[in-house]
Amino acid sequence: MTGLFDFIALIKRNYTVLHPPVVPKDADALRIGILGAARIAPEALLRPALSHPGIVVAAVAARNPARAREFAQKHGIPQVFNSYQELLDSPDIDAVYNPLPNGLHFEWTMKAIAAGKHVLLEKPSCNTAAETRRVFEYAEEKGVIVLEAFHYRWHPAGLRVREIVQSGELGAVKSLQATLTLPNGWFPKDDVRYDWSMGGGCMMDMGVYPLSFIRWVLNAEPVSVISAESLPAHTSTPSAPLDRATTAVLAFPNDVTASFRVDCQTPLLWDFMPKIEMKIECELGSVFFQNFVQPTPYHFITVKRHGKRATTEKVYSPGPLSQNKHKGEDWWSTYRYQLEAFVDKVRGREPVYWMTGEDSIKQMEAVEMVYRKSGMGARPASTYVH
Ligand SMILES: NC(=O)C1=CN([C@@H]2O[C@H](COP(=O)(O)OP(=O)(O)OC[C@H]3O[C@@H](n4cnc5c(N)ncnc54)[C@H](OP(=O)(O)O)[C@@H]3O)[C@@H](O)[C@H]2O)C=CC1
Ligand SMILES: O=C1OC[C@@H](O)[C@H](O)[C@H]1O
Repeated sequence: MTGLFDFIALIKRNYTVLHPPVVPKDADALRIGILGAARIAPEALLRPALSHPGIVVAAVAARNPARAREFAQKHGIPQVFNSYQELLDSPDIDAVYNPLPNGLHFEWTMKAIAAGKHVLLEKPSCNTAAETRRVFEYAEEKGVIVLEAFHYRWHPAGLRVREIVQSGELGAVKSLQATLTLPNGWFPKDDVRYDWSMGGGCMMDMGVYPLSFIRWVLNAEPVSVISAESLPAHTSTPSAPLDRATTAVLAFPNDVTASFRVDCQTPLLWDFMPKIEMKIECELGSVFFQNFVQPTPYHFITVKRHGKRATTEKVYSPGPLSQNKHKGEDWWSTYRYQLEAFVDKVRGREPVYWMTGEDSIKQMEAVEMVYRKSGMGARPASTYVH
């Protein structure tokens, strides 16, 4: 019977993620504009904004204005600008969402900051750690908020896993293993993820998830990369090396080792479904987190204490976490939680959780460490001079 109730709840939850309640907007709602008619924008911003009274998606700009108009019409966005810069120059816009290809994150975030806009910046923050550092220094100087969109960090399931591990109830962490794979064909062969000049690569696109989760749950930075191997993508050349998959083993303080495998072209016979798993081995037991990136549609957390039976929990709504100040509903996607925090921060309210600029900088340093070890080298720095 529980199985049936769980299944009905799953259908209801996933339906509501796609068809959220549309709430009236506050008179002083934050007015956000989108740079580019990006594929991720509906899921990461447009739908979440429908149920948030404090934010309005007010405008979009695209390289091709006709494309921007089409996108605006489809998603009910009232204003279209003919270029990204025009959107940034508008005094009617308070904040921007930057979902451009990674290689353009630095340039357009710097330009947005120069225009005095707050920025919700897609992951990975930039192509290099030096760029990320510059972004956050400049944001500080101009008094605007920049947030790297690591959406999973706000979901109560991830917070629960982190709480279990950090509470010490399972003793010290010994090792972590993560897998994030997508089947071959998930992305078209000409996807921007396969373009080196645009900051492509599987480590940049997908590897950042396990790496950031591991750093977050351990609250620590890697000491070294013990091994890293990258498989070249079809677009990879010696002067523009680009991975379609990366496997790495990292050493963290206190003899903790963490390994992950990411692959955006897993052979269909091997894994025909996405695999999104995190296992954390501790002295007294282990935690397994199924779907650590997108827990809203479905996830589970299995805790196994040595000598005891495993227990499984699912945390779709903010529960009695020790730091629980969470608003939220079981249908809130990771992006909806993230948006709540972004608006709170911009409005001077204390968000439930916040990913700091320092964290984003350390994250890019860790990405560079992995790429250096695998021989792929860092992604190309932006040619934009600020
Ligand atoms: N948080 C998450 O869950 C996810 C995050 N992402 C991140 O979002 C970003 C965008 O990903 P995604 O939406 O898949 O990307 P898209 O391929 O949809 O590209 C995004 C936009 O980039 C613009 N663009 C500008 N210059 C170029 C160029 N030279 N080549 C290609 N596109 C260009 C296009 O804008 P225009 O309309 O102006 O032509 C396009 O709409 C990435 O940083 C990615 O890592 C992606 C998926 C999930
Ligand atoms: O951020 C992301 O999350 C999900 C993946 O499918 C995608 O490649 C990536 O950009």
